[in-house]
Amino acid sequence: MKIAILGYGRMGKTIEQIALDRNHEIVYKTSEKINTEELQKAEVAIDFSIPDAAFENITTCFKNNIPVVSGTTGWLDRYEEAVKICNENKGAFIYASNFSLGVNLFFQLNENLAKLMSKFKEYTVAIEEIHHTKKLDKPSGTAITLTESILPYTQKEDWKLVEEDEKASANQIPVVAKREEDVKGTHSIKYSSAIDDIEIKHTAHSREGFALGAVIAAEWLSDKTGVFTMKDVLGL
Ligand SMILES: NC(=O)C1=CN([C@@H]2O[C@H](COP(=O)(O)OP(=O)(O)OC[C@H]3O[C@@H](n4cnc5c(N)ncnc54)[C@H](O)[C@@H]3O)[C@@H](O)[C@H]2O)C=CC1
Ligand SMILES: O=C(O)C1=N[C@H](C(=O)O)C[C@H](O)C1
Repeated sequence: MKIAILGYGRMGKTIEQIALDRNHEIVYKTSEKINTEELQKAEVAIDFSIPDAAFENITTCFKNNIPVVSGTTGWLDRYEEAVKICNENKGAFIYASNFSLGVNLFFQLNENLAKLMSKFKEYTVAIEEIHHTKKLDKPSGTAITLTESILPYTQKEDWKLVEEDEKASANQIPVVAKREEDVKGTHSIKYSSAIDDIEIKHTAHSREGFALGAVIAAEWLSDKTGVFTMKDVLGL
């Protein structure tokens, strides 16, 4: 498959490696505004750029008839707008806050646990994520996805980014975001009562899981039209 990499940073470089290992060809890579002539050489594009560039990158792909996989976080206030433009152009699109198989299984576990815990009001829920210090957005896209799956099973209306030991208001789920040198991505969900705690946690050891998931998603998407998620790709 001929691949364009939009955003040649930590993830872009890992994706290049995994794509080459899977016998794909990188026909275009950029860390700047897209050159549409270069983009046209690709059969599929993979965007891991920055929050301010993702929407323009993704919609440029739709307008140039290039299926696009995006893992960029921090731009999701424009997701519905992107979906509309995708549909108008009969494009193909997959966004995921996290492409790793492990986190997608963890998403399912999180939802099942939230459903179970909804019957036990003595427990309160809190989310924590830890990432490297170069990360631009806070909280992580993965933490937002986890929180949004829990919300329907609680009496809470929303989530709130808080400092460690700070409390959210009664109708918000607290989300703590820590930044530590070289952490690839750790997410935990903790249900606490006066008697005990129940906690689930996912720890990424490298960026390879995210990159492999994104390349698998690109392979899956390349002959499709429409808007999909990793659940479609993984058959979950
Ligand atoms: N969904 C997932 O599985 C994962 C998502 N991410 C997300 O992917 C994004 C990238 O992460 P990293 O590679 O660690 O960041 P990075 O900062 O290493 O790379 C981003 C690159 O995008 C470039 N860039 C700036 N403007 C651009 C533009 N207009 N078009 C294309 N590229 C542009 C930057 O120069 C930089 O090279 C972040 O939003 C991060 O949260 C990261 C890991 C996994
Ligand atoms: O920026 C990162 O590094 C990561 N970002 C994603 C997110 O915001 O959830 C996924 C992963 O945790 C790594």
